[in-house]
Amino acid sequence: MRQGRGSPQGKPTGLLGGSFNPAHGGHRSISLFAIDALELDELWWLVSPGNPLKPNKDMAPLPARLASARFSARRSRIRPTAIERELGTRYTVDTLRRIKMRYPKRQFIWIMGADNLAQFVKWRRWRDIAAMMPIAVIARPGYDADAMAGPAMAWFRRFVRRSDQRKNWTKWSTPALVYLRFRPDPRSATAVRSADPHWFKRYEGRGIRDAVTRTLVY
Ligand SMILES: Nc1ncnc2c1ncn2[C@@H]1O[C@H](COP(=O)(O)OP(=O)(O)OP(=O)(O)O)[C@@H](O)[C@H]1O
Ligand SMILES: O=C(O)c1ccc[n+]([C@@H]2O[C@H](COP(=O)([O-])O)[C@@H](O)[C@H]2O)c1
Repeated sequence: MRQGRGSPQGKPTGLLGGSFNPAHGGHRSISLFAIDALELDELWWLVSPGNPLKPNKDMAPLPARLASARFSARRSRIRPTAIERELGTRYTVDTLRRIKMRYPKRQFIWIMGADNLAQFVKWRRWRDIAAMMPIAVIARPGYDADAMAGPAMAWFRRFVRRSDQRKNWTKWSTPALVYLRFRPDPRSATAVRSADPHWFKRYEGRGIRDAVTRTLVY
């Protein structure tokens, strides 16, 4: 049965963290698929002030990245946020702990592409992240073999759930990981930047405003 709005377990909510430098059609399409596949009430995009593992070089200002996210998320259940800026967090483990405390009426699942699973053991306290909420990994062309053979997956293997059970994720104990294979989407922000290095100029003059509180406080 659909864990709909106002269910006793809390509104099922996806969290997709990213640089969104810029947001692109791949983000939108995997998010729409995930909303459907996991029966999410909403999927929040956490536009990062700065991925701790990525150089700041070539990183557009947060307001421009957030504005690109708002454009890509239009007319959907995707909610772009700059919540890490508001919370003052940079590491995902800290962000997720704060979000869970702040939104007790929601139930969360962390969503990331296969490229991030391949690197997950480099993240700060990654096992604590896995203990905090289920994780859905979205297959991504060019990254799945490394992700499946990598050290994170070696640890997660005993916690892997079958994808045909995905709609039950709100009942899973953690750690739990489900690998979702949607239509493979080769789009990337790297490709957008190389085709249009000045993409952020379209969004110049945008502020962060109250992006988080306006969209996320219910
Ligand atoms: N085409 C895609 N298929 C699957 N996952 C994706 C895709 N594009 C982005 N993601 C996932 O979305 C999240 C945010 O991605 P991010 O903002 O880094 O975009 P990106 O295209 O990976 O950027 P870059 O090319 O600069 O590394 C990450 O978890 C990433 O794995
Ligand atoms: O917490 C960490 O150590 C950590 C290390 C690398 C990446 N992350 C998060 O992973 C998400 C995806 O980042 P990116 O740049 O690949 O889009 C984003 O929310 C980052 O803050 C988090």
